[in-house]
Amino acid sequence: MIELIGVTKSYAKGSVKAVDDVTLTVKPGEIFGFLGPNGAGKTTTIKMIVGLLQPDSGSVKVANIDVLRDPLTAKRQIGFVPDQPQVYDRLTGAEYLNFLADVYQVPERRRGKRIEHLLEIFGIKEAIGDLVQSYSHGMKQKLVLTGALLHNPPVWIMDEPMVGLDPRSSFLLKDLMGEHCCHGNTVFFSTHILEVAERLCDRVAIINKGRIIACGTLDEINKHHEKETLEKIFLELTQ
Ligand SMILES: Nc1ncnc2c1ncn2[C@@H]1O[C@H](COP(=O)(O)OP(=O)(O)OP(=O)(O)O)[C@@H](O)[C@H]1O
Repeated sequence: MIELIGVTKSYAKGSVKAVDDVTLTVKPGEIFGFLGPNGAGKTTTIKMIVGLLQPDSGSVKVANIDVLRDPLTAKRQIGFVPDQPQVYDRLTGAEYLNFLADVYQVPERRRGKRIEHLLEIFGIKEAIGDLVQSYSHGMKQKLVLTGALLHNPPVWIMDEPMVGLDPRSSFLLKDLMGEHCCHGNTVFFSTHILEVAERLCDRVAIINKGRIIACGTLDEINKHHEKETLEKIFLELTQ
């Protein structure tokens, strides 16, 4: 469902190599955790998957669609949650969600039910008529999550989605992720919370200095490194 082949990206006229020859495949039905220390290249990789940044070389496919050649069709398959919830402050929550539903061409008769369902899950239904500028960080994150998922995309790509969520919302999101993948869809998310990755993910990749240094199921990674927790493996590999 997600395929990266030899993807490379540099910043500052080539002086900072953020992502270096990354090849990854994420299969249908998988929850895939993308791990790495600060500055490892996670956000840059994610931005290339969702078509916000162009790789210097390599190819990116989502649901078999080339993100560079056919970005609009590829983006329809994706629900993207960035690391910072950026919402138009002077819209109400409802206006923001309707705007996104228009962008994703969700028919009016279908959007109401879907939006209501997600708002109920995240517990922000009462605030939906208020201006976004009055929302807390967590409420903005929940609104962004609702906006990213309202067109029911098969591929969820999330950059640190649990940041700012209270334990209950975080639990509900993890539940939603599991349910989504049970139906043959895909979730790809970055996190610094290794316990979450350990419990939730079918497979993980660890990126360090732009390069993938481990990838597989936790059992596969454990076999190579013979440590009892992902945290210990992570610390050993990225020190
Ligand atoms: N616009 C930019 N210009 C120059 N360098 C950049 C730019 N954006 C990112 N970088 C550099 O690219 C590298 C990878 O950054 P990236 O944001 O992808 O890492 P990350 O793994 O998401 O980090 P974090 O966990 O801190 O969010 C870092 O060295 C970062 O400083």
